[in-house]
Amino acid sequence: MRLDVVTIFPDYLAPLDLSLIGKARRDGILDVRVHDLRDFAHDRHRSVDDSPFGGGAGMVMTPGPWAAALDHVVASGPTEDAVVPHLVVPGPGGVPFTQALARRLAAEPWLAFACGRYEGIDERVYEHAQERMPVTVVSLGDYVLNGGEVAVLAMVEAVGRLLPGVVGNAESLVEESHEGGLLEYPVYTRPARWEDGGILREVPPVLLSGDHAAIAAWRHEQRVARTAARRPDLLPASATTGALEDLDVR
Ligand SMILES: Nc1cc(-c2cccs2)n[nH]1
Repeated sequence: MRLDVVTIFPDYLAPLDLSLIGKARRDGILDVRVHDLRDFAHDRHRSVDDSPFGGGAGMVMTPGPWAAALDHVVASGPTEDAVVPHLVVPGPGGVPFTQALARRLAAEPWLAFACGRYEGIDERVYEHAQERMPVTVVSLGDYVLNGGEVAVLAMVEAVGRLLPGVVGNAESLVEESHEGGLLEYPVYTRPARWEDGGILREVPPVLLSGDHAAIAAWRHEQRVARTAARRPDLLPASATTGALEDLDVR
């Protein structure tokens, strides 16, 4: 997968050189290219923002540098066919970023991310982009960040880890939170009996039983109960009635 990121803070994307994503880049699974928006500014001050028409606080990112940067990204793609990236623009007004959307994005050959700052990007940039490539504004959640870079780091990690060869054990992708619409089950490791300052904390016996069917059933029960307790919005209405009351879920 090819990933392009346009930002005024390229150093913010340095974490993409680390850990699993960094290894995926070195292994050639991910081709990540970060572009400094100011390289596409026309004036000697390399300015990328100006005051908003209509008044209001803050500054708006001007259309010129963005159009030049996005056109450069598109032009830098494979020349043999008219492949264009799917442009993802983080913003609090976007569609929710979910595991399902991460899976859909992971199936695409080329993503580009536009990191807005200030009060946002001039709306005509979206018009310019939409004439050249698919554009999706995506929100990480109902809160406001100062810029899109943090959101891009999160989305690149969520998408990149789904690519074949990035996560060592692909099985670990199956029963994690939000796979199958449920939160993950509780996990335990040694010691089986943990002396916690006078309190003995033990591992649920079923996990020590070796009875794989019973363990799978317990884990599913825990996933449903946790989801009902913490994220009932993820459950179909039918699933939250019945025998969940007697399950101990915090
Ligand atoms: N979910 C979300 C995205 C954002 C921003 C993206 C770019 C500037 S602010 N805030 N909250």
